[in-house]
Formats: sequence, structure tokens, C-alpha cells
Amino acid sequence: MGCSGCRVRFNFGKVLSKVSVFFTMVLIFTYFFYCLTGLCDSAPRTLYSQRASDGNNDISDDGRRVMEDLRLYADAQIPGNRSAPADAQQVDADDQLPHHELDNNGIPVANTFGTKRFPQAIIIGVKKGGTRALLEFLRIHPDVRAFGAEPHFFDRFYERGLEWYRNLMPRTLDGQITMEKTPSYFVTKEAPGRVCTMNCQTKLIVVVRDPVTRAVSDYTQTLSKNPGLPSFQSLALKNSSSGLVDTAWSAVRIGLYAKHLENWLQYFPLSHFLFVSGERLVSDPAGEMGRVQDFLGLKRVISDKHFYFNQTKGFPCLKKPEGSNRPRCLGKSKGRPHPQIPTEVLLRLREFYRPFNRHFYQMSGQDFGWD
Ligand SMILES: Nc1ncnc2c1ncn2[C@@H]1O[C@H](COP(=O)(O)OS(=O)(=O)O)[C@@H](OP(=O)(O)O)[C@H]1O
Repeated sequence: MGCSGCRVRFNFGKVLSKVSVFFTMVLIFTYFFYCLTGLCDSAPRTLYSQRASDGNNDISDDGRRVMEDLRLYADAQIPGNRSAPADAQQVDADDQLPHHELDNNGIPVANTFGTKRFPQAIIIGVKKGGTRALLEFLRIHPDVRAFGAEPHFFDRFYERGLEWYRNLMPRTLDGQITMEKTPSYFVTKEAPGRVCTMNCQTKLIVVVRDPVTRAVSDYTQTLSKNPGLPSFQSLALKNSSSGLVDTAWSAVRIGLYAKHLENWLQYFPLSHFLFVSGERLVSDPAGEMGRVQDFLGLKRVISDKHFYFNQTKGFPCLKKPEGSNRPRCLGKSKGRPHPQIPTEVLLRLREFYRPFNRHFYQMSGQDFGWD
């Protein structure tokens, strides 16, 4: 009797351990199943691990993947399912991929923590100034979250409304800054009034670069997409004998910084602007990032230790960001070789820009040393 009681207890114990092993296995399989279907992505992750998954060695150089990601993204975001292929073709690959919204397999990541806010700071220009480098450097900062592509809200998509714009933004936690960059805002007449309608306290960052080099860089980008483009000199000068500069050509007009700044100053006081030197962003990225962090009221987290000079690229690149074991340089469309332009054309342009540059130095209170 006593022994059969023991057997019953013994069997009961065996059954219990088998049942618990079975349930543990079920739990493990369920977890793996959820992870394989991507549902684990919505679990909380630290900001650094999110950045680690952004971390390509060469940011978004795979054009086809970028275009596909952009198409998926645009289809998901834009009301009426309209995608934005026209815009996608006009900007560099680096400026198209919303890095934050994709994991390292290119799968959209659903982050349900935090709040989508309007940007408190925008990089408004200038085209080819070094805006992508600045944004990518800023994203190392744990208190900065940025929309990866160029939203072009205040110039091209304003009619889609402020809620559409806010929805594009990544979620932020209290104390984090939301940012975006669209370099064409600086030269868009309506942009200052529209940004002010959103928030007149918005901080505005302008990366400026020697307007002559900027014009050549702009031309290089267009040439890369349209190899049949006429020569730089034939576009920059009305005719070679008069040497008159053609200000109707956008590559020239964008470099008239004083003129564009005047338009912005009708809506924002000078104290709302930070002018970043595109040249110093290359020669001393940590120094320039120190100024940017101060302007944004951020703790100085980004420093020398985040950069190294990549000899092959000829530009500063990011050392491994936390959580990633690979360094990061910008893609091939950033820092590419420029075609040879006749010296007399460059000199003529330099002479043309001189009074505008001087005026800009006075307005901004900074001498950028381009003359
Ligand atoms: N770290 C680093 N790596 C690569 N490139 C760098 C970097 N810092 C600044 N730059 C300069 O950025 C120029 C491109 O400027 P933008 O990013 O503003 O271009 S764009 O308007 O968004 O198309 C790009 O212009 P090009 O040299 O003509 O390609 C670079 O000179």
C-alpha cells in the first residue's frame, strides 16, 4: 500500500517535470516563431542598439536597395499611396534612405515608444554644403533623432499638411531633439514663413561652403545623372567673351548666401541660426560638432574620439558607433572627385561672389575665409 503510494507520487513527479519541459519548449518555439516573423522588432531597444542596426560600413551605397526601401517607405507614408520617384531621382542616394526606420536587413522597424514631434531644429541648407555629413554625425548623439531622408515638406509637399510632416518624424522620448535636413529650404522663398507657421522658435542650421566649390560640386552631381550636360563654363557664364556670370543658373544662384539669408531674416532673428563651415566640417569635424551641440543645447557627447580620417575616401568618417564593430563613411555620392574647370572661369566666379560673400560675413558675423 505504502509502496504503491510511493509509485503514484513518483509517477506524478515525472509527469510534472515532463509537462514543465513541454511548456518550456512551447514558450521557446513561440518566441523564435515571433522573432522570425519580425514581431520582436517592436520590443524596446536602446537608442544605441537602434543606431547599431543603422550601421552600414558605407552609408546607403547600394542604390537599388535604397530605391526599393524608399519606394516601400513612400508607399506606406504618403496619403493616397503616392510615391515620390521624381524627388528620389533628383537627390543623392545618401539622402533618400530613412535609415532610422529600417533595420540592417532593410525591414521597416516599428518603434512604438515615444512621441512623433515636429522638428525643433532643421538643417535648412545649403545644397552640397556638407548637410548629410552633419546629420549623420549628429545622429551619434543619444539625444538626437532624425528623419533619414529629405522630406522636402516646406518646399515641395507643403499642401500635404503639417500632420503628414509630423508623421514622418521618428518618435522621441522627453529630452530628445527631433531633426530633419532639406538643403533646398534655404533657397525657397516660401520656406521661412512656412517654418515659422509651424514654430517660430525652430532652430535653423545652415552648412555653408565656398560658393565656387559648391557650384562645381552641384554641377558634378547633375553631370553624374546626365553625362551629356554642357560644360560648367558654358552654364556659369552668359558668354565666354563678356565673362558675365549667369545668375539664372541654380548652381550659381544658390551661392548668393546673403540674398537667401535676407529672406529668412524677415521671419527669424539671427540668434535662431547657426552657420556651420562646410570646410571645417571636413578639416575639424569634432570642433564644428562642438559648436553644433552647444547651439542645440546638447551635452557635448560627439568629440574627436568619434572620427578618423579615411585616407582612401579623403574625408573624415565615423569610427565604430556603439553597438557596431564597423566604421562608417558617407556613400560614394559624397566626397566625389570634381571635373577640371578652367582656372580663369573659377577666378571669374570668385570675383563675382566676393561682394556677396563679404555681405554674408557681415550679416552672419562670421568670416568664412573664402576670398
Ligand atoms: N565626412 C564627409 N564625407 C563625405 N563628404 C563630406 C564629408 N564632410 C563634408 N562632405 C562634403 O559634403 C558634400 C555633399 O554635401 P551635402 O551632403 O550637403 O549634399 S546634398 O545637398 O545633400 O546633395 C560633398 O561634396 P562633394 O565633395 O562635391 O561630393 C563633400 O565635400
